[in-house]
Amino acid sequence: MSTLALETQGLGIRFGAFQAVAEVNLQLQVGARQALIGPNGAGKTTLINLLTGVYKPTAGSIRMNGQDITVHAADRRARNGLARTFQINQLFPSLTPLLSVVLAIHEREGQGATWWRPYQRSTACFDEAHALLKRLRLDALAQVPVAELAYGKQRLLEIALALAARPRILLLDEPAAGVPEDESGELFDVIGELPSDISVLFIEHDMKLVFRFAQRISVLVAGRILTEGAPRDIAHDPRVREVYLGSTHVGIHPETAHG
Ligand SMILES: Nc1ncnc2c1ncn2[C@@H]1O[C@H](COP(=O)(O)OP(=O)(O)OP(=O)(O)O)[C@@H](O)[C@H]1O
Repeated sequence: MSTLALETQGLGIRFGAFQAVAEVNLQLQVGARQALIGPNGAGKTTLINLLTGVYKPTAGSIRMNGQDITVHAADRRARNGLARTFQINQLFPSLTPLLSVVLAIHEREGQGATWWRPYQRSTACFDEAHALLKRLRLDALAQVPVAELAYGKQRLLEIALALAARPRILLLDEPAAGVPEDESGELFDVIGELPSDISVLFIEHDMKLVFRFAQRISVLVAGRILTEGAPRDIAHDPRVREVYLGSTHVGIHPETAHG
């Protein structure tokens, strides 16, 4: 039996009387490209916050690579290979992509507090930063201040920063949010090209992107998993169509869905 990258059992959280997430049994296979979809307010970001340790669950458990991490703090989960990006840009606008990634690598290496010291012993770090930027198709922009980058490139840089931690699991909270349509395809192309041993769970509202890139889809509605499966099954599920009925920005496209 293969170990799952992430697995939750009966996971839930209430904020006062409000049950934001309830009885979630989520499984992320090693190497997965899995989408978490659901209407606004369904609890998707809250679920990511539970997985990363930002929130403590009020019910259930979380396992990462077979180990129970339910009570582990966020930084411990990060050190053990869990990385995330946020819906909102977290970048320093005046830094270059190269320096941003170098700082993230130093952070991983535990040198975050002394990043300003001379870099003469950091050739490997710069080499790694360049390689990472190349993988994210940002190498030509390595020295351009972040503020001058197109928004899609900024979102790619955020993924680069998450990857600098060398995660085994990557959680992407709406990586294409705010990105013009002509750039979001490339962004997901790059996500699709990430090494196959990195397990990816992504939240995405654009169904065209979801059905193009997800191998598996979990549908969250009112804090609960409504259904989960291969894109083709999700696309034809009348309950999913019903959830999205009347929503103008969402279109289910079975013809583009993975089998
Ligand atoms: N810290 C909190 N305290 C109280 N309520 C919260 C808190 N965090 C989230 N919620 C509530 O939980 C519900 C789910 O929110 P969440 O942001 O997880 O939804 P979502 O599916 O990510 O939505 P969207 O697609 O719009 O980003 C919302 O009703 C939200 O107001």
